[in-house]
Amino acid sequence: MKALFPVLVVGGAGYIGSHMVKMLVQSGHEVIVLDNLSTGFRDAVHYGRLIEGDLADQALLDRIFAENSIAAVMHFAALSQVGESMHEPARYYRNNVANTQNLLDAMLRHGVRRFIFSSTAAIFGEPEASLINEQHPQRPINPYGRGKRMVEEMLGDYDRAYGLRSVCLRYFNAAGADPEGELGERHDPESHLIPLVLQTASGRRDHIAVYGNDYPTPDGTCIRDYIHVWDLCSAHLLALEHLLANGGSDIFNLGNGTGFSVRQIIDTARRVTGQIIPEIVQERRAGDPAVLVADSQKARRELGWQPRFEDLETIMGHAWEWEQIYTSVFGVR
Ligand SMILES: NC(=O)c1ccc[n+]([C@@H]2O[C@H](COP(=O)([O-])OP(=O)(O)OC[C@H]3O[C@@H](n4cnc5c(N)ncnc54)[C@H](O)[C@@H]3O)[C@@H](O)[C@H]2O)c1
Ligand SMILES: O=c1ccn([C@@H]2O[C@H](COP(=O)(O)OP(=O)(O)O[C@H]3O[C@H](CO)[C@H](O)[C@H](O)[C@H]3O)[C@@H](O)[C@H]2O)c(=O)[nH]1
Repeated sequence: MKALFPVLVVGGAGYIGSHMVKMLVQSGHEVIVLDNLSTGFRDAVHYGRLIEGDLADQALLDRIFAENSIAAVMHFAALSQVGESMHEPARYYRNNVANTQNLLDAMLRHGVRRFIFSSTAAIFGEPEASLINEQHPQRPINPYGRGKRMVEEMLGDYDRAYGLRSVCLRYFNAAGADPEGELGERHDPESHLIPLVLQTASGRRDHIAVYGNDYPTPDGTCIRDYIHVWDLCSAHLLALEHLLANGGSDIFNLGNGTGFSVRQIIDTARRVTGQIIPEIVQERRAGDPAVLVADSQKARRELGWQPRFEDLETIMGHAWEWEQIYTSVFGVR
């Protein structure tokens, strides 16, 4: 089902948002991007119209909603580094919670009542089950996760009181790149494991740090569930269709259901790239749970979500293609 009016993608110049914009446009939707370019890039917005601005700017939000009939809002804008959130919680609560409330309140003022939210596995904290489903207890262990959880609760209240319908998609670790090589992961500074490993393979870094090898896991390093960015986007498209068809508010965990340790990621990168990747074991990073792996059966069952790129070598292969394109096209060293 196609939206009759534009979809507003907040944070559409960022890693996941820029892929989403491409998929929306390819699926026939009109897209407006709002982004303050704090961690995103103007030249990542290949499709749709970019409005440069901040969610803190209520007058700008009013103008955007007044000038455009918006069918739905997809909200990717956030600060998203777990370790940083431990040291700078104020910035995290302001941008991820207060600014999200600004956006929701502007939507209410203009009668826009469909919202798709980028939530996270970080709301769960240390898991009590090997696979984390939607009912798993939520005990976030860092301000980033606590802020995202607050927004989920706010969304429940906004639905009950104001009829604003939302879908919260809790991603595990987004990874990979546009299979066509046009877009990829670009965080500056980069903090995520897979791009850092691949930057080491391409010679941009001299080693990869392993944050802790004394976790209670088989090889002592943290285990995560890496999910292809294009598969995350296809779940958003289904969530949009669900809301356009008058579906009610809902929450889904999105991952592959398979965990890989930091050491397995580095070994896979060595295979995929054929490069020697030096590693140095360092202290644990504050705020990291030992294991996070998703149970995404609900998304498959109820949204009809069918991930296409579940294989880790494919995910890392796409990310490696992007690293090579990026370093040659952008001349990055
Ligand atoms: N990358 C992951 O593995 C992952 C996992 C779980 C959840 N998430 C969530 O997904 C979303 C997108 O993550 P990403 O990796 O693409 O991050 P990103 O930093 O690449 O993208 C975020 C975008 O939002 C913009 N932005 C931030 N604050 C803004 C504001 N106040 N006003 C306007 N624009 C603003 C940034 O400039 C950037 O373009 C985030 O909400 C993140 O918490 C990401
Ligand atoms: O140089 C590095 C970078 C990371 N790691 C380790 O690799 C794993 C993955 O770390 P990332 O930084 O790539 O990802 P996170 O699991 O910390 O966080 C990601 O997933 C979370 C949900 O689980 C949040 O949503 C967050 O936004 C998103 O970036 C962690 O155990 C981390 O300690 C290293 O060993 N060395």
